[in-house]
Amino acid sequence: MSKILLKLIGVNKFYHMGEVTVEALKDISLEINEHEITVILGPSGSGKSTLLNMIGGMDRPSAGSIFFYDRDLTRLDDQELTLYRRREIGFVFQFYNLIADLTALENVELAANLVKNPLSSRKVLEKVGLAARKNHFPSQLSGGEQQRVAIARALVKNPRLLLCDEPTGALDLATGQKILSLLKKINEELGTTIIIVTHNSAISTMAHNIIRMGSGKILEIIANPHPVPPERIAW
Ligand SMILES: Nc1ncnc2c1ncn2[C@@H]1O[C@H](COP(=O)(O)OP(=O)(O)OP(=O)(O)O)[C@@H](O)[C@H]1O
Repeated sequence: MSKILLKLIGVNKFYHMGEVTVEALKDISLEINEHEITVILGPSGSGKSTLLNMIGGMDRPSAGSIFFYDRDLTRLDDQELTLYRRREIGFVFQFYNLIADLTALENVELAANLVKNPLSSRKVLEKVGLAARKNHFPSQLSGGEQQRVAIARALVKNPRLLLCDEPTGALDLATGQKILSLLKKINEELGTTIIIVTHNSAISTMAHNIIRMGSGKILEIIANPHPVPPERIAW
């Protein structure tokens, strides 16, 4: 039996915008096991990124609990939450968010410096297939290569949880497939638990678990006993 890495109980998130209150998350309860890939699937505005931000400790819920193993994130103070985010979580975003005047290697080393026992930046760049490009600046790399650097930057901290928000959203099909294959390889070889947020239902077929969201609620949680290899997914 796998251990539960993440457990959300009755999570709500409200945003107050003047007179208007937006209910971005409504009574979200879910569990995610170690070493699995989970896809959170839903249309624009369904609350996917808000949920990812709560899980990643970038924001706090209005109500409910989020357990990372036995630690309730909602009970951590700001400093403890920063350390949680720094040590346990790797983030990958749609638009890479690399620092333009640092090389690929320097971007990865910057993240490595945030933790006590990072992996080797060079080895991680090798793992994502970019050893030969380590001295290039982001502007000298393709979108897919930049996303590889972003993945290396997230991985170098050796996080227990990798959070990916629309990681293929800015890429063409072939490049997107390669990025998903890389995520799958990371899951298999390093055992990293991965959550991918997307509006693209084809991508969900690679996951062990699919959480379908709509209007801030979970509509369905589906276990997928036969994940499809990413190179066979098309959209
Ligand atoms: N910081 C914020 N302040 C106010 N409202 C917000 C904030 N962040 C999100 N929302 C609102 O919460 C709802 C859910 O947004 P969220 O970005 O989580 O959806 P999403 O499913 O990730 O959408 P997309 O796929 O377009 O990124 C939306 O109605 C959005 O406008």
